[in-house]
Amino acid sequence: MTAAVLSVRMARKAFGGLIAVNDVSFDVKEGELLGLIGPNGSGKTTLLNLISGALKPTSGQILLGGEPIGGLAAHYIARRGVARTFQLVRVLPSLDAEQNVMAGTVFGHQRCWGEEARRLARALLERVGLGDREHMPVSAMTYIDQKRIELARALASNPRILLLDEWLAGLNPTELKVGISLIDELRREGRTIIMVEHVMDAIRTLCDRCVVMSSGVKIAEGGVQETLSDPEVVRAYLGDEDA
Ligand SMILES: Nc1ncnc2c1ncn2[C@@H]1O[C@H](COP(=O)(O)OP(=O)(O)OP(=O)(O)O)[C@@H](O)[C@H]1O
Repeated sequence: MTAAVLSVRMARKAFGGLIAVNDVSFDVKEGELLGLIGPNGSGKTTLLNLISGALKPTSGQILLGGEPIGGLAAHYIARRGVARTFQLVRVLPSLDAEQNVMAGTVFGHQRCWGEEARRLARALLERVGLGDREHMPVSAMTYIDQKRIELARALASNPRILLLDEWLAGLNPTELKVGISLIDELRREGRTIIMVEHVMDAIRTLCDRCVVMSSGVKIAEGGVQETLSDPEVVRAYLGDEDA
């Protein structure tokens, strides 16, 4: 782990009078898996939206490999190497599994077409456990399998940074184990990842560091164990069963 792949500098997002992200700064280093945690409504998804370009920051800057990307259109940011999954999955329902993943090869960072894209899509479907369903319409898939499709599509562009927005939410205990080991594999192969997650076991098992938000503000950052036992973090979570 060396250079910062992503730097968030005093990022702010206001929705009218509500400051959803309040002057937040942190870095994500090459090969790091950073957990972004905090109680409901603390601004985590809004922050991911600022990084991926779904929303423009009200102020502050976001740098990818030292280049400013804050406020650029989402498709430019995707080409520069930011890929994501969504809290509520967004797939192309009229297309099959393979075509959905191939879409990631066409619009993302490292692009390829035709047979090469197909081969890559099949390898990624295999990797996320859908190797036997490449021609299944995505609309006929379970929610969990659609999440796998989204992950494969995000990986198809070989992104410089991968943003996972509650990718493990809604999985049953067996699926959760599989999901955690899949993310662990991505970490081991050196991918740079920001993971928004409420599943604390996953944060403890997977993350190198975490950033904790509460009411739009970054309240803690550091190694997972020490951060989770920080009294301010415990207070922010008080009443939450994960605390
Ligand atoms: N488009 C929007 N317009 C107005 N307010 C918004 C918008 N998006 C988010 N908010 C508000 O911003 C705050 C932060 O929301 P956000 O979804 O980022 O939180 P979160 O930490 O991701 O929550 P959760 O863990 O429940 O997903 C909330 O008060 C939310 O209602």
